Amino acid sequence: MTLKVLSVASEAVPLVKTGGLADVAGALPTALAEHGVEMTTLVPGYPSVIARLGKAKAVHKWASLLGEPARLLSGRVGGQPLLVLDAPAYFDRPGGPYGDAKGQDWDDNWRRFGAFARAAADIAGGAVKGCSFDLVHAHDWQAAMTPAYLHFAPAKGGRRMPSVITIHNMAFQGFADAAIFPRLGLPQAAWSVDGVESYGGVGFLKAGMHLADAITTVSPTYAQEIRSPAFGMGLEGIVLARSDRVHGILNGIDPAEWSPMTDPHLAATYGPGQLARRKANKRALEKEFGLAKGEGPLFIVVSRLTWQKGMDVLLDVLPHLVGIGGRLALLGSGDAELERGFRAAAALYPGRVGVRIGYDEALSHRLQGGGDAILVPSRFEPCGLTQLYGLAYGCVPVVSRTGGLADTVIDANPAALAAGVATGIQMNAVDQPALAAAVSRAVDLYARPGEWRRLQKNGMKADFSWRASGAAYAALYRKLTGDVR
Ligand SMILES: Nc1ncnc2c1ncn2[C@@H]1O[C@H](COP(=O)(O)OP(=O)(O)O[C@H]2O[C@H](CO)[C@@H](O)[C@H](O)[C@H]2O)[C@@H](O)[C@H]1O
Repeated sequence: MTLKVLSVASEAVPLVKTGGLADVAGALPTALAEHGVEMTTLVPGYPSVIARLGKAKAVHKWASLLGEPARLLSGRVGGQPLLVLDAPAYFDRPGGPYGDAKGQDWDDNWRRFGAFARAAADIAGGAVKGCSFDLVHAHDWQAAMTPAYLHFAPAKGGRRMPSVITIHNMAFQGFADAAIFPRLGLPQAAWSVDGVESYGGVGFLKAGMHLADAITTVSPTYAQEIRSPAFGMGLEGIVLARSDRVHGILNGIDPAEWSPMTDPHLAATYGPGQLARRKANKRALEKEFGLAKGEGPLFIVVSRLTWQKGMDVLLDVLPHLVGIGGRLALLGSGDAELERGFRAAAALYPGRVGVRIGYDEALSHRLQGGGDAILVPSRFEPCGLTQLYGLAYGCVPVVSRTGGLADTVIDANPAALAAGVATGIQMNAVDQPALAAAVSRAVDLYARPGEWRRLQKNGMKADFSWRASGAAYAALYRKLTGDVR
């Protein structure tokens, strides 16, 4: 029997993307189709989404969704069913999905995403004619109130809709002041540790984790790490208390978007047996970033510039990286101080360090297709996608041993090199000595072309498709709906 799942996400490729959540929410419907799951995605009606949808049918109207009118539009994206919450008071704004053009979060995000979750629960509960679902899958704090609304305002007919919450990043918990509670439209009973209350305020992610039938996160190692305070960030107690319901399911990558054999953004496409063709991409990158040619490897970064991603440590290591013959091409945006730091580094090391501050999807592909090694020195990383893209593109990942980075990269230690299975370089700590040592190891390995090519080929041949993870999500859905095949 086909299972009908409503996936609730605040961003999804190709409609709107600020980070990895969009890649995953965008890829899941296709990944799950072959496992007998029909997934409909619900996203907020940001201007870019409404524009992309074109003329769409309104299938439902709310006179008041937490105080504002809203409509539900129905369409398709990439052949998969799509629902868009058109609520101009909440989503028709300039800037990004969560804040203004300067990156300042909007004060009413609790209300915007409270309304989004309320709508999701209504849809799942059967409020929309012709729409019925077997399960709801909510992503991150922006959708995390959905299980709470389902729990405290159950569907008509008494059937309780099973729900799954996926944590893509525990650092973003959607915490709001207690004063907003009465405005969420939940019964008073929800104001409790067994409801939405969290450390004296309202915890969106906490509520979802407490009330969903299953909690998933995006790698097995991160699923273990969030049991400790350092990674659980205050919510480790719930992870421990509900540990029998916590699952680590690794993200895959979407081959339609990320394959070096077909990537339209690359000057030259290539497969594992055609690594020489990467040279044209590298030359194009050097030109684009104003880098001098060099013997050493061209390191790349595609990242949010934040503490999570260890970008402050990378800044400290740049003199060493340049000193031993490396070069860096960086694409990213984020913390103002880090943006300034990287701009200053580009000025200090002309021809050796090239920096592009901003968000540029096409350039992120060109970097993977032309760089020699991608640096991902994250302090924590639930899964990480850029190292997976690096592996697929023969851009060798240099990563910290945490979360999904630990689960996807095989360190080039002597045993792995001898066995011919290494795919990258891992470091145990995220500090200056550890990253400097990792960069040195990359430079040394790069100087041994046979070994380097082996790393590249191993990575390119590794399977990071959605096959296994799609099956794991489908099995979880079936277990929760009682439809065990
Ligand atoms: N300046 C820029 N220009 C263009 N593209 C850029 C860019 N900066 C980043 N990107 C792209 O955004 C995505 C980032 O995904 P990641 O998984 O690396 O991290 P993120 O922290 O956003 O995701 C969170 O959710 C994902 C999904 O579950 C987890 O893998 C991850 O660990 C978790 O922190 C990649 O597709 C990357 O190429």
